[in-house]
Amino acid sequence: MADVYEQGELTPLQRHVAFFDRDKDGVIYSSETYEGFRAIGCGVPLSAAAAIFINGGLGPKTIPENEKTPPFKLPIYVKNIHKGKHGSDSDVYDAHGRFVPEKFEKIFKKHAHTKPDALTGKELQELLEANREPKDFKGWLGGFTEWKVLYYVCKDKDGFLHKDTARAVYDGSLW
Ligand code: HEM
Repeated sequence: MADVYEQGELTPLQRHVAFFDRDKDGVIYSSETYEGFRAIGCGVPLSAAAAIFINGGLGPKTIPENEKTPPFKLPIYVKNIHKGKHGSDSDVYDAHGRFVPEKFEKIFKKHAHTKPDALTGKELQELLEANREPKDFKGWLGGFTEWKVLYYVCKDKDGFLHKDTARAVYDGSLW
């Protein structure tokens, strides 16, 4: 068991990713991201793409100084996951990976037009567009992927993404 799990409470963002640290050694290798996506029911192509893009994109930002790691395994360090934050997000996680309730409520106040506690696919698109910072193409892609995958995996049969589900993603209890 890695230090990060033994040194007090995890931040909500650390809890968000801990499920994917399959062996709880504090490092999420691309093979573990792949396994985690498969475990929540995603198919082979999406799981493989997630493993390459999430670990390839996020991993380098999280590697501690002087740490020697096999780069081809694309490690993500759970203790530094807050460094993986990108622009054009909802700011529900702050710079330390803590949960900011007001920002979370704002998502639904501003964009949940059809039902107060859920988002349709169109409303989700509106959220993504509202979050976009100019020319932040990496951030756009990050936000797009996170929210679209969530919608794809968790929407109900009528196409609604429920507030409780989104809340559970942020606190890491959904999986
Ligand atoms: C099916 C799997 C996953 C889904 C559906 C998902 C979804 C989300 C959502 C909706 C957000 C909030 C974005 C915002 O506030 O605008 C988020 C944030 C984040 N996720 Fe995930 N995520 C998944 C897996 C992962 C994995 C495997 C990692 C890395 C190991 C990861 C790292 C992050 C990070 C670093 C953030 C913070 C981004 C920011 O606030 O700028 N996620 N994710």
